[in-house]
Amino acid sequence: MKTYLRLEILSHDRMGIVLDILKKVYENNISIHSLEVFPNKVYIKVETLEEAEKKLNIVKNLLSINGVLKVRDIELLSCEKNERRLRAIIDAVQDGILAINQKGEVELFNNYCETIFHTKRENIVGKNIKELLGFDGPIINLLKTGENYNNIEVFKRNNDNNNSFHYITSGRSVKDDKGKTIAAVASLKDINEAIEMSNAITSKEEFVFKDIIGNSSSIVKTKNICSSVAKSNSTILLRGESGTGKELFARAIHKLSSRADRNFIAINCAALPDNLIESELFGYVEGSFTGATKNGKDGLFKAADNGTLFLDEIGELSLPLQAKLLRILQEGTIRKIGSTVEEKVDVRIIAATNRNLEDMIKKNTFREDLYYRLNVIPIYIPSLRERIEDISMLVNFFIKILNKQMGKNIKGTEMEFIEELVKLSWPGNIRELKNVVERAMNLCHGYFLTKENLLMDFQKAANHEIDSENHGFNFKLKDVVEAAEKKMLISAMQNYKSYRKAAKALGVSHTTIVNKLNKYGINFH
Ligand SMILES: Nc1ncnc2c1ncn2[C@@H]1O[C@H](COP(=O)(O)OP(=O)(O)OP(=O)(O)O)[C@@H](O)[C@H]1O
Repeated sequence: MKTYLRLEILSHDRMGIVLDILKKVYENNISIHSLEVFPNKVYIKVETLEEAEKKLNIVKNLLSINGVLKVRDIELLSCEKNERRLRAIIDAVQDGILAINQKGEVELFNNYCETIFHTKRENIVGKNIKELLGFDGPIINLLKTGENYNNIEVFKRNNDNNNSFHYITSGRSVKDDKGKTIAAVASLKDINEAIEMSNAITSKEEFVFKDIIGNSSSIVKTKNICSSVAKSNSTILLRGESGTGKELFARAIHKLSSRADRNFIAINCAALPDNLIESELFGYVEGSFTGATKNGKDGLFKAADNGTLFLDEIGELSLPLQAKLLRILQEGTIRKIGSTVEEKVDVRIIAATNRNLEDMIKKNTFREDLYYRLNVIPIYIPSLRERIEDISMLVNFFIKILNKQMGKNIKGTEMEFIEELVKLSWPGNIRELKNVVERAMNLCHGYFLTKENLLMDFQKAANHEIDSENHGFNFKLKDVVEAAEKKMLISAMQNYKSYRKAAKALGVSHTTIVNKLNKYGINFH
């Protein structure tokens, strides 16, 4: 191992003094390893000189330079001290820390990264981050955009567990004097440690439900029911209108169950044709049908073994598939398409529907026996109409998310914006509310969403009112009058496509039409 001599040279701050020092070192036939220059101070690092005499000589020669005051041995150059201090700091952290250059090559990293990447440090240094991760991590985007990020989940699942990867990462850009991103630094926290930390300060329930927004009594009650039934293995049937968050609740139940560290697999029974659902659910053996891949394929039941299978829109399943599903639920075994072998699977089923299954049974489109198998624990997810007090909280939640996605800086809403939303009947529930907020954010040029930014779908808005009548809600007379007024306004504007003509048809002034459209947040463009 090479050893080094390090010298500190104290001097007057004179122009050309560094050049004189370099010349002297050169004349003594010594090659410099590192050089650090400060006002009144120069540090040099050279290979250890074998003969003491040579060392004495160089010191003497350096002292002979005009302006040099003192020369002494030191243990480390100040840049070395800083680097070692930094290493000690990053190695003391129980997260992965790495820095990459503009090409994406790892230049600096701490010991923990060896655990993360399942490899030794010599295989990490200089390696491209994409190669190490096996995918484009957010740090690559940071290099391109220069935008810092916080707490993004990065996930890679591999059959070989040693190559699996599940971390929470935050990234910071390193900029040059002109503000151009020249490098990036990221920290990586193991997901289990992140969960453990979070659990230490919030309860598991709080953590799991943190993205299910709302504290109305109906949603709180639903969350409580979900927590208490999560622990068992019983089949759950989630009922509720479209967009009420059934899938979110299904995921939450899975995360609160003892199966949390196994797969949660979701399939939408309405999205695929019958034959595809069957092969997706049960898998198939080689050559079982035209187009089947070589070696066959495992189905989702198998993938969800020891985990949870979420069967969304169960009401759309055809009768033959209902019969097959029933058999699996009864026997706990699956048979791949084209196979005669029964395989045991341990899967918790959470089904969901917005259909009236009881009606379907009467019409013979849903099997009664399957219904009873699924309806072990029915949970009703309340519609947005039933919890309008959550609207404001949900709107603010979506503003936060969409600000990031749209690069906006909306700070909130004006009171009237929420007041308008509360009046609507929301057949599309939370999904629809999110769209409305997104549209309003597109139209908003200030910091707060105003009712002028509300852009409702005409057809839908008209239908909402009809819907609300059919639902027979307990509207106050004022609400009913407003609903009728709104319906007529929409219909007149659709027919006449001009404020003046609509005003004439309704027997009011042009200004009244404009004011009322504004009042109801109806944009007519
Ligand atoms: N309480 C909530 N807080 C925050 N976001 C929510 C909430 N409920 C639903 N969402 C969001 O609304 C959208 C629809 O939710 P989800 O898909 O879970 O509804 P669903 O009831 O399963 O709908 P469908 O019946 O149409 O499949 C998703 O983007 C979801 O994240």
